[in-house]
Amino acid sequence: FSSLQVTEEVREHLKTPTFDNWQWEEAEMLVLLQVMYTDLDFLTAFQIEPEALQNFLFEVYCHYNNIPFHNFQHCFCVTQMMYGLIWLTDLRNKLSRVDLLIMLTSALCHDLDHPGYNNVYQINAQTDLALRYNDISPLENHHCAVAFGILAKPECNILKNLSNEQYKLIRGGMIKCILATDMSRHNEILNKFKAMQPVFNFTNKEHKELMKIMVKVSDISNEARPMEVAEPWLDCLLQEFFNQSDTEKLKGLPVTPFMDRDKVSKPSSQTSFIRFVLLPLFTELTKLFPCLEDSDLFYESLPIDISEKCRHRSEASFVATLSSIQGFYFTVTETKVRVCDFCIGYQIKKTKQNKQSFTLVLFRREQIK
Ligand SMILES: Nc1nc2c(ncn2[C@@H]2O[C@H](COP(=O)(O)O)[C@@H](O)[C@H]2O)c(=O)[nH]1
Ligand SMILES: [Zn+2]
Repeated sequence: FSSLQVTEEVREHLKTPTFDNWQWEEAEMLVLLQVMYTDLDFLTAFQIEPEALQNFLFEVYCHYNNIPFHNFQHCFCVTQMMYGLIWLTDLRNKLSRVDLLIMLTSALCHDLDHPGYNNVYQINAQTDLALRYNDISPLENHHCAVAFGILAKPECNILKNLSNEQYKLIRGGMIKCILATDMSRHNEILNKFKAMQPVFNFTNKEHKELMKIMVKVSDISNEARPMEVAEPWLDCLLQEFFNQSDTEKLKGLPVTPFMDRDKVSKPSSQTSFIRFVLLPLFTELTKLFPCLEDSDLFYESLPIDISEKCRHRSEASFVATLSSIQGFYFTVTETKVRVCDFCIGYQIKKTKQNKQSFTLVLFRREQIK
């Protein structure tokens, strides 16, 4: 299976946020990654030899660990979302090829050699990584160092035909983008981006902040994917979370609350994450790229609490909730967007009034067989 054998239909589907990673073997994903580099013209623009690209991608694959969430499939999904966003937002005509290469390669490398335990654990357990990086984003520093270790191998060096200046730009950009995936810096990075929104200019250095935001959005975008893609990812994430909290309990370390199997459920975990982390990021990006509103990517949760309460919401309150939001027209579609153990979510299609536009997700109680 080579990149030449990938059909036009798959190539097009690969550009969309609805791409389903679960349908593909890892060997096939390696080929699809080659397609992304090829179809963004990186091979010609940077004189990347196909063999060097294959070696590089294979080494990247080998440096992801066999763990529930932060594995090669996560690497593929994040890179594919980045690729999809580049096409959706027409970034090929807004940013330079160097910037696009930085973003795609950062996405690819952003979790290299992730051990399955987060920074808080690294620091509390005083692991080698925490010691090496003085408790400062130990994981992200490590992912980045591993990436440049791979690129330092001559047979994997996809940057070898670039000028020193270009190499420096790419190295600097990748370091910034990968370090930006440390979620403890989420608000800092989002607020900086928000502050430059009203006068955002693609041609000055502000666009560097956008590059970080694009990598961050891609990194945490599982919930923006179709339900059948997102749901297994949540199981993987919780498996890794619970594994960490079990180890913390065993070693007498502080237990990370959002990873504690005794405290966390699927709805409780996702409600706050979607509401307070994912949506604010998507909302800012949509301001810059209004076209994203019409994509399958973005949806807005109701301005009510959809957390554990959704268990008790009945058909009647479903209707009541709808009519209680003044000033908007709703069309309930049959698009199921989310399932917890008790409820099915239906997408409420976008409605325009007073030039405002929303897409909502409403949860309705429905027994799942
Ligand atoms: N509760 C949820 N947390 C999520 C989800 N997707 C991502 N995350 C968190 O963000 C970081 C992302 O950074 P990474 O570079 O480590 O991948 C991840 O570790 C989770 O903590 C989600 O859907 N729900
Ligand atoms: Zn990640």
